[in-house]
Amino acid sequence: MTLAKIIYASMTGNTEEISEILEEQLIQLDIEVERSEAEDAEEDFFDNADICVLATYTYDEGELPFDLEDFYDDLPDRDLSGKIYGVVGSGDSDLYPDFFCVAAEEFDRLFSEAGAKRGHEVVKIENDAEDKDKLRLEEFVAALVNS
Ligand SMILES: Cc1cc2nc3c(=O)[nH]c(=O)nc-3n(C[C@H](O)[C@H](O)[C@H](O)COP(=O)(O)O)c2cc1C
Repeated sequence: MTLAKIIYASMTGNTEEISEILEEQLIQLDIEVERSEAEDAEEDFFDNADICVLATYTYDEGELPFDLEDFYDDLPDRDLSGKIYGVVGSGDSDLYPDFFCVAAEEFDRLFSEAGAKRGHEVVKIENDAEDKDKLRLEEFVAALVNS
């Protein structure tokens, strides 16, 4: 069975909710899912995954969540070849137009460098996921599964 693993960081709950939506959508496609908050995940989290999903907010004008910093530093040293990945960002383009979801972009770049294959471009969500975002996430999930 295909295993998808989701790692997320969330301060006020928006990204956590996004990670829950992703989990439900993957399960609906008969994918086995393990979802973990960043602070509980080891750096080898994705080693046994077929599909790697990361959901992150952006903080402080383009900064990564503190909880994901170790994971970020370690990612270039991992071999994720043969795996499919996708990154989802939550951010605020009104307040931070020049830094909208840049943490998600950063992770997208690093996953590629670690040899994983992008299953879908980064999905950027304005704060919390609304119904229209759920449809975008559905497309995202379907693309990862079909890659
Ligand atoms: C102090 C602060 C700085 C932020 N900086 C950015 C930023 O640089 N870029 C961005 O897109 N969003 C930024 N945001 C918006 C958050 O990323 C957004 O509200 C996100 O939904 C929070 O996710 P969470 O609820 O999972 O913690 C910032 C929010 C706060 C409170």
